Amino acid sequence: MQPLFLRTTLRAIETRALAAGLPLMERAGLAIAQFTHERTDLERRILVLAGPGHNGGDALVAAAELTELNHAVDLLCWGAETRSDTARVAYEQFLANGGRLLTALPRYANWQMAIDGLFGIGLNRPLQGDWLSLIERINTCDLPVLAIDLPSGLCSDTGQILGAAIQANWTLSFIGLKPGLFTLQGRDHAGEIYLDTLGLTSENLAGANAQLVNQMPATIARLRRPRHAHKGMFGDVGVIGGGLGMVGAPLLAGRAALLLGAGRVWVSALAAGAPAYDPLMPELMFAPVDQLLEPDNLAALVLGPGLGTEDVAVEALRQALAGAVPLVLDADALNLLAAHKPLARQLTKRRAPAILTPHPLEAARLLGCDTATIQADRLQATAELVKRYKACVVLKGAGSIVSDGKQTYLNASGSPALSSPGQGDVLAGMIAALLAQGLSAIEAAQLGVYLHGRAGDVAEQTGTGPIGHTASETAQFARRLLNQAVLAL
Ligand SMILES: NC(=O)C1=CN([C@@H]2O[C@H](COP(=O)(O)OP(=O)(O)OC[C@H]3O[C@@H](n4cnc5c(N)ncnc54)[C@H](OP(=O)(O)O)[C@@H]3O)[C@@H](O)[C@H]2O)[C@@H](O)CC1
Ligand SMILES: Nc1ncnc2c1ncn2[C@@H]1O[C@H](COP(=O)(O)OP(=O)(O)O)[C@@H](O)[C@H]1O
Ligand SMILES: [K+]
Repeated sequence: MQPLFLRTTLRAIETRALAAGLPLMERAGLAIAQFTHERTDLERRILVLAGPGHNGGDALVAAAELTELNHAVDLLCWGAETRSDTARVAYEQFLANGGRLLTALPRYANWQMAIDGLFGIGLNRPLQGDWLSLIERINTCDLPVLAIDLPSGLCSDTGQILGAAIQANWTLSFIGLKPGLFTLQGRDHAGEIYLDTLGLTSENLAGANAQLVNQMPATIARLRRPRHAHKGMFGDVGVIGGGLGMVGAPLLAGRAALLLGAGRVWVSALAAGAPAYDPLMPELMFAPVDQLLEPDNLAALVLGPGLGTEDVAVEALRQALAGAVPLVLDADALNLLAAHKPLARQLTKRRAPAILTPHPLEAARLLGCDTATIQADRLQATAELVKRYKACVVLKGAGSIVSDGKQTYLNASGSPALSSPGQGDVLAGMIAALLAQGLSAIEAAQLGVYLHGRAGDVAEQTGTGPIGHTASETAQFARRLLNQAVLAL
């Protein structure tokens, strides 16, 4: 895991480091120059774009250093009024070394690489006019681009594109990683991400706002099985859902729960005449909804996949909330919570764990806003959901966020292979299986989301994705990944 920092936290860290006399801009510029030098030759020119703030200052130091290393460099440098001393000195040195100053991008050019130092964490409004055109031009030039700190135009905290954003091949980020690099549009713009802390130690970097989950969580150690194992040790999972026309949804969740190691799994589909047998996974058991809602019968209960919003669904949710079984609430269970205040109140008063797994539209319903507002600040929206519903929350989508208010994780695994129907049902079943095997709500949500995402990554690497990968396959891939990781401990 790696710490993630919001802009305000980074500013505070920077201020302390500068007060202690650390030459941050020099170090950043030299790191950029070194990174570029290792990937270029001296034959062809390099383009450096420097914006009005310190991000531009880093770019100027890099430009000067590249000329020191005998590179031929073109510099486009707009809005230099607010330059620091370090940046001014670098600029003079750049010109003295024979660097070429551009006032606009020439129509034809033959650069081997561009360095994007237009805007970093100081971007504070949507880009317009010449800035917008410049970024759009760069993105159509088919040039390898290195972004300084983050791709210009990307919001550091949220991953939103403010007007337009540089499409980078690499991002060399400084001091700490930013959430915006990993959620929403961040992954599509940042390319390969590198971090240089500029010499700051972990003591200087206290106060992270979230943790990036980019490797298998250590909690898998708790899933190791003793030789004397029997199925009664791994918890019973129930799945309630499957209204008319949606009977497949709880089957997907139930199968995923079995594949992820739940001791036994019962499914209850509400639709009249729903089959009470799964020919593809006969290990699943079926029971009437009342039986699954009896107190203390289960170690975890998934409620929601294909549930519908009929009275019988409302009653099932009411009873589940009244009980003490750890819950995973997905899909229509979330829509019901949004629509029925008494159910939401019941959830906030509940003492046993509950995990809500909304996608952005469900999250919008839960918060009474629109999807764009959720996506505009996914970390903030998750925090609001946790506060309002007093539950552990997984806000799904590229860069899923998992939080219980005390700990907040941003998941780095995942791929467009997962943009296919039923993936949410599978995720809910996986999380329930992990709950049933003894992980806490936040642990089960964090590990389930990571494994689900990794399964999508593997699908992409092995050719069942990104196109046409199915949710059933995701559960199979996740099982393999979990076993490989547990056996390698
Ligand atoms: N502090 C340090 O020593 C270190 C900082 N470091 C580096 O500095 C970066 C942060 O620097 P920064 O704070 O100067 O912000 P930056 O991203 O350059 O942009 C601010 C400028 O952009 C302008 N502006 C904003 N939005 C705009 C828009 N839409 N359209 C047009 N203009 C807009 C804004 O103008 P204003 O809002 O005042 O009008 C201001 O002039 C950081 O990402 C890292 O690379 C590291 O090297 C470590 C050491
Ligand atoms: N592009 C993507 N990158 C990463 N994860 C994704 C992507 N698209 C979908 N997912 C994941 O797939 C799952 C989709 O869930 P959901 O939208 O509830 O699907 P469904 O309603 O079809 O079951 C979520 O866990 C989500 O985070
Ligand atoms: K940048």
